[in-house]
Amino acid sequence: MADDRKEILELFKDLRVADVRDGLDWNMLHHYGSVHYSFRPLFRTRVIGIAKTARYVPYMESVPTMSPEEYTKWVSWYYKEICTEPWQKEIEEGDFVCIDQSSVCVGIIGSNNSLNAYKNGAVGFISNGGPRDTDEIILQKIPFWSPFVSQGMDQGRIRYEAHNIPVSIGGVTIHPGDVVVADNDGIVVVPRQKARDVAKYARQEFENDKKGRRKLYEALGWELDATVL
Ligand SMILES: O=C([O-])CC(=O)C(=O)O
Ligand SMILES: [Mg+2]
Repeated sequence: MADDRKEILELFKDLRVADVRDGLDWNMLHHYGSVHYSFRPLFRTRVIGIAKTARYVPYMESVPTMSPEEYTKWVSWYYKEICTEPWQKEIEEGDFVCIDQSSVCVGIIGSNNSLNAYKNGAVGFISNGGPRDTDEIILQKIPFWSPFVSQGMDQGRIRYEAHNIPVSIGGVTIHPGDVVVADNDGIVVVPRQKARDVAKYARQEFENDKKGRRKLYEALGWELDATVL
């Protein structure tokens, strides 16, 4: 199958989360797609991308007692063997990284690995855990949605399980390749096989909104801006 991701992303260009929500409704998918409202962006932004999924699960072993020097070595082993990020090497331009970390409060994604994914083409992140180093993530303008922020590193807390698999985030099953639309209204996920139909009716509602508000702008004597043109 030819990869139509560029074409799909173009169909969703400029659409708002609310429009895409409507597009799902117009396809009788009222029950599906809206990630729980507790997921908020670190800063106001809008991003549309293609889901790249990964799953992490709680680490069940205990951490052996050791000296800080031994701990430094242990942490490096942990990152190499237990809490790996094999998905990083597979990031494509336009990927929206979707991390199911089993809601564990640990900062799997921080200032450093978020920037690495961004460098490789990732356009945004959603996680059911929290990011850490949020000041730098904001400074680097890396879009990130989550229900909370986390402080701790991975070791002794979480381990890598799988990637490119369906994940469950905020009450939505996200499959690799799904369309992820995110803004200040939250996140909505569109199953890839429904993407064209959803985009069509989302666009209809988007244009209706612009038309309606343009008339009101004119009645108010306001200068027209990009949101009504
Ligand atoms: O090291 C980690 O697990 C995440 C992190 O803080 C970073 O990438 O900056
Ligand atoms: Mg860090």
